[in-house]
Amino acid sequence: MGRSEFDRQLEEGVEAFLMGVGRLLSGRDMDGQRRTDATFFKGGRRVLDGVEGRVGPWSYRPGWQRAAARLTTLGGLGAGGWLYWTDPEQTLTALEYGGAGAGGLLVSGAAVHAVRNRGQRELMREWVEPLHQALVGPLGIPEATRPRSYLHVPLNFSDDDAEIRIDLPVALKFKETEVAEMIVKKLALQGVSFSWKYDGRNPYVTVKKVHRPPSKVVFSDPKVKELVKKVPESAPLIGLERGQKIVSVDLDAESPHVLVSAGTGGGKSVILRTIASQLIHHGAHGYILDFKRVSHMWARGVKNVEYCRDIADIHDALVRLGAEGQRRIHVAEKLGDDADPSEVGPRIVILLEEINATMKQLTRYWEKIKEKGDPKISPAVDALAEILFMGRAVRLHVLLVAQSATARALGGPEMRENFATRILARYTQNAWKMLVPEVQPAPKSTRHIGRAQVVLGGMAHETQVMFMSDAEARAWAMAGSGPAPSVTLTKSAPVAADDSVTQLNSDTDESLHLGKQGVDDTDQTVHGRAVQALASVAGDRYEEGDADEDSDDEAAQLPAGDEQPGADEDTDPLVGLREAEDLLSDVDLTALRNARARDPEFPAPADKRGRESLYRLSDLQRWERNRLSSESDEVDEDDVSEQEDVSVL
Ligand SMILES: Nc1ncnc2c1ncn2[C@@H]1O[C@H](COP(=O)(O)OP(=O)(O)OP(=O)(O)O)[C@@H](O)[C@H]1O
Repeated sequence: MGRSEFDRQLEEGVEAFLMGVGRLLSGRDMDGQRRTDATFFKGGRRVLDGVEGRVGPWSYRPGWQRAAARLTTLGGLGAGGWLYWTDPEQTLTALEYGGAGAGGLLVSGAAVHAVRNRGQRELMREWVEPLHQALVGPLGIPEATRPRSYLHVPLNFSDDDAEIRIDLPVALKFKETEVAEMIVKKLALQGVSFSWKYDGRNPYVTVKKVHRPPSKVVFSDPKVKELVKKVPESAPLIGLERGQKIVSVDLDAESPHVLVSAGTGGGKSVILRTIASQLIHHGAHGYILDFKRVSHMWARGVKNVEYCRDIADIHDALVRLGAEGQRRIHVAEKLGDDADPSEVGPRIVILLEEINATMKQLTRYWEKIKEKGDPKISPAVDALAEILFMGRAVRLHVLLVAQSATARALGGPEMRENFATRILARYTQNAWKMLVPEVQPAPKSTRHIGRAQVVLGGMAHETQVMFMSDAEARAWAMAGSGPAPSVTLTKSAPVAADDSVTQLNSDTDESLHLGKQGVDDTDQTVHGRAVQALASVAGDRYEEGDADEDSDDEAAQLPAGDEQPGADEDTDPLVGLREAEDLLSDVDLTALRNARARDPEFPAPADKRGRESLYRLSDLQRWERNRLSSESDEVDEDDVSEQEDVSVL
């Protein structure tokens, strides 16, 4: 009895051993279960019916690959064992050093792999796996199917020439429309076509973009130039979407301000240049607040453009613009609803580059110059928040650039609503969720140069942004349709006549009741939150009540970056270049003469003494603060405007 039991166990053992060897060599799963349709020579494409639980990637490999991997591992272990058997000490030493080296290599290799595959991991997490979850039902496939085995979605699947392929079950028991709808929805595709291939053992569907924006839209193209001429003055052309349809933003009807958010090299400066050049062409005044100093070289010396590079001047310009907004609110109130909107003054476009860096600098600058009793928040930051809330009637338009990282601060509902038009390029999924929560799922960002999503009225339009070179933008801005009325900005808002305050009618135009005078509690709170958002961009902490109620008046009394026309002749005298050399800190007479001849931003003379031109000292000081170094190398001779006779001095 005992002997026959032993025989049976031996037989079973031998049988199990042989079966294990068989599975090992044939590359099948060691538990004997077939999970995928993989064979010895061919990789698997789908999980077999009835299989439950997670199916690992190895189950999809061809049998020979799995067998080879197993034999290599066993061989390595065997060789190690044999070495230890023959010379244990040396084997242990080799393991000690070799192990540490191999460990180090493994860790650094893993780190490189992790960095290089970040995009792939994001693709799987954000797109492929959700698509798989959505397709399990319509395709009737087991949930355990590995998404990668049948969803061939390239990393840049939103690019114009990308092709997506999805393997289909052989039985074809699905509805095309249901599957197609899921693919479009889950991958947030626009303008794609499907080609279904049903014959043979491996049916599949391919998805390609067919309706796409033009790959390039350039101003130098006569057809594009014609479109630019045709669009209304208030609605500059941004670019073209699929079907060659115009994408533009109507600053009067839709959205007075535009937010541009893009990663590095995403085309932010090009977008601003394209919009601003068209507005200036039609008589708008431009304020370029460019802490980076060289973002908009096209605008140097363009008539009606004030280029502020120095933080003191950016501060000053914002305070003055805030006051101008206040003035316009009162004028608009007086004029009433039926008046021509242009009666409040010419359109003003404010280009604000790199909001986060600028806000930080403004805050730091204010910390430096503020005196006891001054409000905590910079009046320039406050003025910007106010301008953003003023609405379209005052014809002040902010084109604001934010790197993706700033999206959180600007993504709050109060700030977002000020930017009915948002342009995003090379964005992250997170930036999109914060800035455009109303459009979901977020279309995947493409790296196509000049391609952006223009979000207008809750719809995202994939747009090829019109490209204007520096020279083209400059020429177009200068070739304006006529002289714009002049506008003089002062630092204080004019005191409203009593009647205009009492006439304030909040029902007729919601944009009119957002000035400090006459605002209700809700507006104050909303304004406070806007200031808070901007202050947080600057890395500052805003506390309710910090902003002084009288901050407007305080702002009006700020130490000036430059004085206003009509300022006291003693404090702002008229000087010739020779005198100016002694009064300016960093330029000599030669540099001044050179700049007068070549720098388009050099101030115009304010008067004459005999044949000598006289300049307002504050104009020269402002020019000195904002001038670019190595001027003479950078300025094109063709761009130099006619100057007075240099030989006079
Ligand atoms: N619409 C477009 N058509 C053709 N080329 C474009 C377009 N937009 C941008 N480019 C090109 O892409 C490059 C980067 O553009 P741009 O300088 O505007 O990016 P940016 O986001 O301002 O860059 P940075 O992050 O460095 O400030 C430029 O060389 C420009 O020529």
